[in-house]
Amino acid sequence: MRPSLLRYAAQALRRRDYSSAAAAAERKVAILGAAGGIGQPLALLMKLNPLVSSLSLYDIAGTPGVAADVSHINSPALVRLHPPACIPLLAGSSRVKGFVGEEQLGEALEGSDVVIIPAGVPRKPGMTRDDLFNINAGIVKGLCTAISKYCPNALVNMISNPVNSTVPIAAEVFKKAGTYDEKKLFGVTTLDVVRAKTFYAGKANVPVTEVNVPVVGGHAGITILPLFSQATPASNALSHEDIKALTKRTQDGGTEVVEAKAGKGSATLSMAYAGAVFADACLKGLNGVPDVVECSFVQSTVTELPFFASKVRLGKNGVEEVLGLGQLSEFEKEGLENLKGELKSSIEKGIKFAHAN
Ligand SMILES: NC(=O)C1=CN([C@@H]2O[C@H](COP(=O)(O)OP(=O)(O)OC[C@H]3O[C@@H](n4cnc5c(N)ncnc54)[C@H](O)[C@@H]3O)[C@@H](O)[C@H]2O)C=CC1
Ligand SMILES: O=C([O-])CC(=O)C(=O)O
Repeated sequence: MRPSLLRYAAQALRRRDYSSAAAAAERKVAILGAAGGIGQPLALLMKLNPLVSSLSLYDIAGTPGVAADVSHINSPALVRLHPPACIPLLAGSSRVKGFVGEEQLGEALEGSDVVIIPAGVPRKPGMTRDDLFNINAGIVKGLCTAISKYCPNALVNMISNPVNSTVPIAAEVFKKAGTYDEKKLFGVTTLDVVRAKTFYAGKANVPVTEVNVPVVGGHAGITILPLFSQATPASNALSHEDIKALTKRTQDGGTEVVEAKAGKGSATLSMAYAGAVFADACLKGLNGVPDVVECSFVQSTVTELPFFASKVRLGKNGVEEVLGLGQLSEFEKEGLENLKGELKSSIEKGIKFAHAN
């Protein structure tokens, strides 16, 4: 039977995707915490990304199943596995490599261009992100120590909360190891942007795919500051009360999901999407695609705080340029002043932890 036109077109598209991926540089992505609520769908999305030629999935448990599952997808990324128990599951697959020996984390990381970290515990109702500090700070510190040893040049995408503290922890770990490059460390705040876009599109009644909203500050409560005055397409249908409500909903977006999940964790699917969008932007920057701009929590001089989320231009070395805040409304100026105290103390808490431990 002759293939239908539709199937023919799909095959042609697939061939084009594969050839353009082959033309790009070989890129290895590692996900640490890959068997978790975020890690699994993120592994799926990164396996589908044609810019990824090798995908390394690391966790303290559960990775064999995830890696076996994801590795069967007929996309070019090659899945690397940890721990080694997964090897027999995948014997016979020429696209998959396993890890053996005591230093599997090292092998998972070696040669990585981008390391995404969604490892650590999520919130339950009634908790703040800062309540995760005691457990997640140590996890992040350990993983960053390994990164500084095995792939010191990788771009690090920090998802683990509290991002306002885990990013400063990572910076201090890298400084101590002599591998810190401020251009290569990113707190992933893309989910705040994703939410701001969705909520704005709904309220302003504009097509969501066309919406852009910068979100600056940090990634917890009032430190999340969406700049709806700069949203595009602009809308004059929104009142000040609407903007206040959209701001609050964006700031409370994580809590909205935590409460809806009622004890079963926090945002995973939307976070995996956001994490995949940000990692894709990092890969495009590395590959020399011009004008790749995303918001991220990075080392910054945009304010007096040492780390701050704002628009960042991504390039071959990571951060090419940290962009300024642009014109703010009076409401946003007030929000900016109000967030500084909390953000400063979260940053200092991270730095203090890294020095003391
Ligand atoms: N930046 C952001 O916008 C967001 C951040 N998060 C944060 O992401 C983190 C993960 O969330 P979920 O995936 O929902 O949690 P989860 O509990 O479902 O998964 C976490 C995974 O990390 C693994 N893990 C723990 N210690 C590890 C270690 N030392 N090395 C490697 N893996 C380790 C666990 O085994 C587990 O598989 C949480 O801290 C959460 O607060 C969640 C949503 C949005
Ligand atoms: O709210 C949480 O704990 C997880 C998170 O960071 C988010 O969904 O923005």
